[in-house]
Amino acid sequence: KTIAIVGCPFSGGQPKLGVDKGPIHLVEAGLISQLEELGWKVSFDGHHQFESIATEDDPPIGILKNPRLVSRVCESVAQVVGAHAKNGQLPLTLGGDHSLAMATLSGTLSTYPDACVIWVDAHADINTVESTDSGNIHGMPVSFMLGIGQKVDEFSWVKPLLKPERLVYIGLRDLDAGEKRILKENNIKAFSMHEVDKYGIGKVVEMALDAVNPKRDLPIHLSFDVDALDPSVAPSTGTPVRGGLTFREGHYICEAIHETGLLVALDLMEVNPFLADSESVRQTVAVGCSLVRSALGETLL
Ligand SMILES: N[C@@H](CC/C=C/[B-](O)(O)O)C(=O)O
Ligand SMILES: [Mn+2]
Ligand SMILES: [Mn+2]
Ligand SMILES: [Mn+2]
Repeated sequence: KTIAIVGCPFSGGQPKLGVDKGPIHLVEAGLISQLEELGWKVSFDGHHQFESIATEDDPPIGILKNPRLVSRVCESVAQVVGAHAKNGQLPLTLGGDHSLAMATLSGTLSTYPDACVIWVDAHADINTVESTDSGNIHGMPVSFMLGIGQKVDEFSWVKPLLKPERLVYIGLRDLDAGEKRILKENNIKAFSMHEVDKYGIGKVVEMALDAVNPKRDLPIHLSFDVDALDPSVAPSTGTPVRGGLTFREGHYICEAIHETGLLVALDLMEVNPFLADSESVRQTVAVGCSLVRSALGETLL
């Protein structure tokens, strides 16, 4: 099978400069040859250029920031991811901020309507137009994909392709009040850091899969926000939250998902190489590459 790398230098879903450089650093760290060494064919036709997406006038809609930019970029990336998936390739989307998940999930779910989504993150990214406090759209992609909350014309292209029973979270520890309510109201399965502590990561991954993929017969889309990891492990990211996953816990999730043989799409999001000293940036990029390798078949033995 071929991996199609979708490099998305995009930062419009959040305010910090630098996350658009994440994909460049991940590729420059040698990710492509690392994947080829694992036996994959890798197709990469250069990072996407979003400058052409004119947004001369993009005032907030309500408090949503850069709404037209985020919408247009995600709509174009959704086509790309969808095309790769339809071609039988495995789209590997390198972010870029997590608003891009509107694109990746749209692309995957349009090809694999029964796919389940494993969302590894400190945050739920499920704020609606009504519940967001920041207006940063990287905190909202899941609500758009579920089709919940007040509709925004600009995002009318986003189809509610994700069903709550096909979504599960691992690593949550920083939710807004509105998000806690939304998770409960929609009966969405979530394994926070409390459950990771209580049961251990092995049991948590098993329970997460049991929740959304009980017969292990559904395709899996893994959306991994590096801020799920403890900041000591992945420091160079825009919204770090202490008390996160260890290096091994993060890798175990990826290894276990690879073992299912069901992975059809992978996102590695929120690496921001501008936010730390060069050693911390190098460390964060290296962890990103390592997680991707683990999700795509690298084993310890
Ligand atoms: N919940 C906060 C934080 C959002 C974090 C997004 B991230 O998971 O993509 O880092 C917000 O809505 O602004
Ligand atoms: Mn973020
Ligand atoms: Mn996220
Ligand atoms: Mn996050």
